[in-house]
Amino acid sequence: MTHFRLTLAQDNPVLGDLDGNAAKARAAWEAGRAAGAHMVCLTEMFITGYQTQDLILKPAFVAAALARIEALARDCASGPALGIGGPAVKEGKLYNAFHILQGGAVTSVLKHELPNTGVFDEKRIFTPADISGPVVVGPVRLGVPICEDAWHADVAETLAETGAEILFVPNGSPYHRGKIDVRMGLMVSRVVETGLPLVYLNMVGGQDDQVFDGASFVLNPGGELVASLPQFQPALTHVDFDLGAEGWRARPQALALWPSEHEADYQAMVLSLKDYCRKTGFAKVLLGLSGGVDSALVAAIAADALGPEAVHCVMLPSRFTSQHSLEDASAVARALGTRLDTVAITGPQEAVGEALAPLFAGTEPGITEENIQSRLRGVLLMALSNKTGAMLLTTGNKSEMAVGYCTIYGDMNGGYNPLKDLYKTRVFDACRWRNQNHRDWMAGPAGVVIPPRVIEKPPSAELRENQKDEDSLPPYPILDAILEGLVENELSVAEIVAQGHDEATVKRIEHLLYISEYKRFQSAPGTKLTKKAFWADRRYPIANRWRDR
Ligand SMILES: Nc1ncnc2c1ncn2[C@@H]1O[C@H](COP(=O)(O)OP(=O)(O)OC[C@H]2O[C@@H]([n+]3cccc(C(=O)O)c3)[C@H](O)[C@@H]2O)[C@@H](O)[C@H]1O
Ligand SMILES: Nc1ncnc2c1ncn2[C@@H]1O[C@H](COP(=O)(O)OP(=O)(O)OP(=O)(O)O)[C@@H](O)[C@H]1O
Ligand SMILES: NC(=O)CC[C@H](N)C(=O)O
Repeated sequence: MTHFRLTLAQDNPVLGDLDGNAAKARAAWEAGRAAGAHMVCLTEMFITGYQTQDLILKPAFVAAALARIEALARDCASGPALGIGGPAVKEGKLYNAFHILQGGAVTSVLKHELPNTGVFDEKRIFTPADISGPVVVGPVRLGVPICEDAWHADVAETLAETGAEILFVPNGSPYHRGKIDVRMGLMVSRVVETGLPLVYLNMVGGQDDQVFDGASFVLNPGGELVASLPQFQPALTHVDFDLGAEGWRARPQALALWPSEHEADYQAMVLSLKDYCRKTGFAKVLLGLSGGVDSALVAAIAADALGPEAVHCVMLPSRFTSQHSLEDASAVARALGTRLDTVAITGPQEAVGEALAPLFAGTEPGITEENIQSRLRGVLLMALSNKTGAMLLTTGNKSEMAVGYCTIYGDMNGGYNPLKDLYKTRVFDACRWRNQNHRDWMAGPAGVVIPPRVIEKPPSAELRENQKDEDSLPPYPILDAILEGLVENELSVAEIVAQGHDEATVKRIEHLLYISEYKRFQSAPGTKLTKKAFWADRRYPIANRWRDR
């Protein structure tokens, strides 16, 4: 029986590291050659890393990437074909391409449907190409829709009509909650429409705010799932196809299990932080550990990403810091095995008060004095970052980031924020999930790493006597439901009120959301977990008088 062996490399490129990415491609090709493969495939724009954004508009970068493709074609001339994503330039126009290297020659398939929603802006940087025809590789005519190409019916249909026998889809598809189901639904449609087997190969790894989650798979005609690769981890597998009377069919193999929603979110936060640090050159991080739930969760994520020895926690008490906060911060650091230091801010706070006393004479203490505490913590933590080379993590969850319940140049200081797209109600869920579960990809210890009291006590910023978040904000389940309406679903105030919410509260939250755009504009990047993460998915004006009346 005629047979075709395809090696799939679900790997983690580093953006801009052309030599490193070429070496990864070469290693995958060698693994495929050793296994007797006809072809070895990597993902969309693998040679450059993804997404390149405007870096790809620099001709020297494109030329350097193309030189690596040509070198790979020469080096891999005898043995399996190598399929690798990268840029292409034709008649002065720039394309998103998938290069097929065989016998020293390069055949380039060009992307037709350029994604331009959510985090994507490809129409800005690439030219949309006419649909490329199938490419002959060994015994197979391979059709290659590139990522977004497979989200629409036209490319796969044309490929089937022009003789493609197997569809291979190289992807750079970033994670959001529930995305696997979206991809699976679309790819099943392509398989049903064309009657062809389909291979979906996605990249893995963190790139700034986005996490590419792998979870590659293979479908046979009819939509049967015959192979799947793990989510969030690099993997390499060989898929065997046999040619029968009805065409090519992939041989079923053991399926990787994909994690539940809570696990996937947690793993996305861990991987994005780990790759952000690795790819920007940080081996260590530090954070202010308050005894509250947000910084406890960030400490756990950091310990799982980098190992507890690479995480430095600092408690910075003021006169409003409670005994239970001191105890809880210390319990979290002990359970995680991280270093904890204590640096009191009472002295610096008095010094700032004295310095400003002549100018503040006759005014009442208020938000200004509260924010000074947060800013002093920011100053001290950044001093530790400068001195030790550890990057500061900031801890504001999506609920706080949405309404501006955070101090700019204070607790917003920091280089990365794993919680940026996680609503507060989900922060509690994530802590409970981590306490109950341990996986081999976690570098932190197993067991209860966030003591129940940290999760159960009422959230407080402790910037004044007996302060509680609920003095300023609605209870988090209500706040988050209103925010989901405003942010995720772009609902009107009336529609949210019709869901049973108080009108004055919805209007207040809408106002807070709009007036804190400037804070988010100046905020650290953080892990994208939803379809509407603040930054690239949701781009709102800062100066904005619109209110939904
Ligand atoms: N559109 C705009 N463009 C540029 N700047 C703008 C601006 N609007 C205000 N500003 C400036 O921003 C300043 C106000 O912002 P900011 O200084 O941050 O202060 P603000 O937002 O007034 O207060 C911070 C709030 O966050 C709470 N907080 C702080 C720390 C931690 C937590 C927590 O639990 O996580 C909560 C705190 O209790 C307080 O309610 C103003 O002084 C103004 O100059
Ligand atoms: N006493 C403190 N010691 C160290 N860091 C602190 C302290 N208070 C606040 N921070 C830092 O500032 C961030 C914002 O904290 P704050 O306690 O004001 O609100 P929060 O959003 O409830 O966070 P958390 O749940 O971590 O307390 C904290 O996550 C922490 O990183
Ligand atoms: N790189 C792409 O073309 C990605 C497009 C597609 N919408 C996705 O998110 O998977």
